[in-house]
Amino acid sequence: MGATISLDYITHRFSRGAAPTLEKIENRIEPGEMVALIGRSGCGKSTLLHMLAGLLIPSEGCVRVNGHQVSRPSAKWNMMFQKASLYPWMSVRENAALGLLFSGMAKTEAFSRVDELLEMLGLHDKRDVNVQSLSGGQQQRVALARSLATDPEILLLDEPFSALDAFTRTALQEEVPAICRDLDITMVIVTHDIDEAIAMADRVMIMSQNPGRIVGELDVELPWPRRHMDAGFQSLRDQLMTQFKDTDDGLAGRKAITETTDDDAENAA
Ligand SMILES: Nc1ncnc2c1ncn2[C@@H]1O[C@H](COP(=O)(O)OP(=O)(O)OP(=O)(O)O)[C@@H](O)[C@H]1O
Repeated sequence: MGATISLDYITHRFSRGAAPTLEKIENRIEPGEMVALIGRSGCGKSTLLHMLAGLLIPSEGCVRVNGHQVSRPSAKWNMMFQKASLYPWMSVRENAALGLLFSGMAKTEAFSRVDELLEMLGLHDKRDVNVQSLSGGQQQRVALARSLATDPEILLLDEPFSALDAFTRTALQEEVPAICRDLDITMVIVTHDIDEAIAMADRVMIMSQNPGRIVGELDVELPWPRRHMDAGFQSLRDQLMTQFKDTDDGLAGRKAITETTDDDAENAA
């Protein structure tokens, strides 16, 4: 069952007295919802995702999962990164089963559970090979199998496909939301890529920079699987681009006003 995530008025400074990296972020993600977080490089997307994963605690406010404050990582929410962090001396099956083995599950039971996932992800015939012999896309599928094996309520993805070739990326952009829908997992993906956000999410959140805030949202009400060439897809892409540009224009406008005000103050002095 997917979990509810609440972002309760989150502000974060990396050091005392520094300008906030994130400011007053409030939102609610419903069980089984799939959300994409987009924004310019350095706006704080990964910082926010790390907070959802319990890897970083906000200076103010908190993240709640099903009403409980997140204070540490948990097997109930798994994170996937751009590069699959696999143990190169282990087989596909051993890597995929790691989370289950760490939780104390017997090897035969763990292997039987991951075999189902490897089948689903098209890796069944590779289960005994060393992960080093796999392509980047196949390795990312092993990491996905490992993330799913512990039956998570939440899947957090930090630009997981950006290092992959276009064909593999497109396939995974279709497969991962399908799996999340099947298994009723709440998903949050951080991406730079507007098309990826539309291809994978029910809702796209736009973040501003300095400080990072959620300044826009767009519901993606397109049928699955999403086709990039469809008129509805292209129209949403245009809407997101416009919102993005408005955000930048808004920031540029605010900056100009601040600079003018500062100059006026200096002149007046
Ligand atoms: N541990 C840290 N200590 C100090 N500053 C940090 C730390 N981690 C991140 N930052 C700063 O916080 C800001 C947001 O970083 P973050 O990685 O969250 O951005 P992002 O939107 O994910 O960027 P990208 O899209 O390039 O990955 C950046 O200015 C970054 O330099």
